[in-house]
Amino acid sequence: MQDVVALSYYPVNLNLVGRRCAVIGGGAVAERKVLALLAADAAVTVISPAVTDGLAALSAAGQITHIARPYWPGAIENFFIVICATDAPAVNRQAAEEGRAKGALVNVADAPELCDFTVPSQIVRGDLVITVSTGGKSPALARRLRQELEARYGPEYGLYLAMIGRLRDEMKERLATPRARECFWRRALDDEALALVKAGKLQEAEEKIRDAIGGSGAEP
Ligand SMILES: C[C@@]1(CC(=O)O)C2=NC(=C\c3[nH]c(c(CCC(=O)O)c3CC(=O)O)Cc3[nH]c(c(CC(=O)O)c3CCC(=O)O)/C=C3\N/C(=C\2)[C@@H](CCC(=O)O)[C@]3(C)CC(=O)O)/[C@H]1CCC(=O)O
Ligand SMILES: NC(=O)c1ccc[n+]([C@@H]2O[C@H](COP(=O)([O-])OP(=O)(O)OC[C@H]3O[C@@H](n4cnc5c(N)ncnc54)[C@H](O)[C@@H]3O)[C@@H](O)[C@H]2O)c1
Repeated sequence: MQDVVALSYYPVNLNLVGRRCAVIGGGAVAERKVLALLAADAAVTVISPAVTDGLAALSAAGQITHIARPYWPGAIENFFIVICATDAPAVNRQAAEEGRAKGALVNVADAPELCDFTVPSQIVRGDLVITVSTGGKSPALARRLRQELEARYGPEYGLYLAMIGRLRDEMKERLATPRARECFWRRALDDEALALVKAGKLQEAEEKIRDAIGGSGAEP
């Protein structure tokens, strides 16, 4: 039997709101990384002589800054994240080196071994984010699993989570102890409430969740 390989990356959720992020290169891969950065409200600068139509449109709309020239040593100043995604491996390495020397977290699209972090495949349902990583072994498998998870965890999960979040605040007031709240949430999160959300019956779903309070031991 083979040993289980140790996890080599530490998963985190970065708050990138307003943080300066650079993407070197302007092809399809760069565009995918830029869209994920924008979804996280990062301040994105793309450095590339040519860009995809999608990136050009984002630049025209003022959503990213596009510096239309090849990477040059000294290009990386005050960036929190640097993603190197040109089709020139030597350029990617040089930009990665500069980024790291200047204290940025670096991702290199063609060299996992040079990455401070990798980008997982992701499914976003409101505040619910499900990610898949393969330790760089097979992004195609990550994509495949993402597609399966997308079918399994539909948009109703975003609504469901928003409702649970609201009720959680309410229950912090109504249930006095952490133990009572724990008991409540173990009972409350059943498939019935989710099915009601999926059917658009939000009020009923909320009532169904509230019903669990009877068994929490904290209120009559
Ligand atoms: C998840 C996703 C996120 C995203 O990019 O947003 C992502 N790659 C995606 C797709 C994808 N990438 C590639 C294919 C072609 C099939 C194949 O090669 O498998 C496909 C599939 C497709 O496009 O169909 C090729 C590829 N990728 C890397 C290399 C370099 C190398 O391995 O040496 C090469 C070879 C290039 C070549 O051969 O020249 C490297 C990385 N790609 C990663 C992430 C990181 C590891 C994540 C993990 O641990 O799984 C890592 C290490 C660095 C990074 O980029 O962060 C996104 C799925 C989005 C989605 O659809 O959900
Ligand atoms: N990590 C991933 O998810 C992933 C997936 C597929 C491919 N790749 C790798 O990513 C790289 C980019 O793939 P792509 O399909 O976007 O390539 P692409 O050919 O579509 O785009 C390359 C981009 O790099 C720009 N560029 C070239 N030289 C530059 C320089 N000196 N400075 C700045 N920009 C420069 C080009 O103008 C172009 O916009 C390839 O090396 C590929 O092997 C990574």
